[in-house]
Amino acid sequence: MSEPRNKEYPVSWEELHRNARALAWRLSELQPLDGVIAITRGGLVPAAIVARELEVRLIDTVCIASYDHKTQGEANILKKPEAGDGSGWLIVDDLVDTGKTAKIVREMLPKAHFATVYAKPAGRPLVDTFVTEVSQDTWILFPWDVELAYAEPIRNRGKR
Ligand SMILES: O=P(O)(O)OC[C@H]1O[C@H](OP(=O)(O)OP(=O)(O)O)[C@H](O)[C@@H]1O
Ligand SMILES: Nc1nc2[nH]cnc2c(=O)[nH]1
Ligand SMILES: [Mg+2]
Repeated sequence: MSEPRNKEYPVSWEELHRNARALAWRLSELQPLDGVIAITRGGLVPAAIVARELEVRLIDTVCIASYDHKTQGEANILKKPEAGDGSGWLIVDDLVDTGKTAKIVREMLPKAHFATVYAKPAGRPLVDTFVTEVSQDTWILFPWDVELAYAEPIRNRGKR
């Protein structure tokens, strides 16, 4: 994937919590719901918030990794869930970008409902429910990927 992600969009814990709860509201009519499957690692926190709101206590994981920071490589599937064809299950991830992860997981669990908090245009058609769309050239910075640090005043940026 060579698409540049030159804009950064930092998301705070509060914003993430609010958006994950908004996702839960959109999913609240889903029936029946046997359990939630989190796509690790990014889907873990959103899945916990959604499962809490929907009163679901059975949570499984698909463990899959394809990015080394902003560089996308081959998807590495480390663990699959025990959820048959996915019928009655809700899959939760933090975002869809190119849709590569979503495509792999959908093929694994074709009957499951796929939900993300954020969606970029290329991955959007692969998601059943999402909350916020961001442009393809944006890189979302999640609260677990950042730490507080000095911020250069905007006027000085790129000068030293
Ligand atoms: O639509 P795609 O282009 O496949 O990108 C989306 C996926 O990329 C990120 O996961 P990543 O593989 O970086 O692993 P992580 O969740 O452990 O950070 C993100 O959490 C999604 O799962
Ligand atoms: N944190 C983060 N991971 C990603 N994986 C694919 N796209 C993104 C993104 O915009 N932000
Ligand atoms: Mg992920």
